[in-house]
Amino acid sequence: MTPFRIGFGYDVHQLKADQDFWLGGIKVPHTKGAVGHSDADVLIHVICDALLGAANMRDIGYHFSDKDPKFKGIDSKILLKEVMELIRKEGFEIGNLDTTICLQNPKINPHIPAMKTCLAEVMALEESAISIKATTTEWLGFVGREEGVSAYCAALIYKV
Ligand SMILES: Nc1ccn([C@@H]2O[C@H](COP(=O)(O)O)[C@@H](O)[C@H]2O)c(=O)n1
Ligand SMILES: C[C@@]1(CO)OP(=O)(O)OP(=O)(O)OC[C@H]1O
Repeated sequence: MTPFRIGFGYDVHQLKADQDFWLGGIKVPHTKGAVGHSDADVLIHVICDALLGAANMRDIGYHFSDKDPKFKGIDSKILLKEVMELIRKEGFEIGNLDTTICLQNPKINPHIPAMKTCLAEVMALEESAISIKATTTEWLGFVGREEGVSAYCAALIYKV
């Protein structure tokens, strides 16, 4: 069997006024924030799903149920750290991650270096292994109407 495995993650969270906006492990200044059972960090959630999918270990909701009060308002960095432990326990290491955040406003580019530094530390990974990109949807759909934020992640992992 090939030592390389790929995974893919997709997630959506609603945006509401006067909420903290956690994205990529940092608080992004904005008039709206993402809502969910956890801190609703959509970028971290897709990274978790892509890694779990690559390892064929189900998904984020399977390991951390949105019905469990233990995870209410939880910092998603804690969940990501646990996912890293789960996949490393199975003998996997990360090759690279490539992510895209779909968000009409605000501009994310200025925040990407801080997100990479934060995620690299949480995952004990080199920043060069983490790519973060952003796109608007040109005012179309729920992202364009600023009702929500979505994200995608592709992950390459390998057996060490
Ligand atoms: N929330 C966002 C969205 C986009 N960007 C950056 O702007 C570029 C142009 O966006 P389009 O949706 O018009 O393609 C995009 O390539 C990103 O570099 C951003 O920083 N934050
Ligand atoms: C992270 C969890 C758990 O708190 O909650 P949410 O913040 O709702 O996120 P989602 O991506 O919808 O699903 C995973 C959940 O189990």
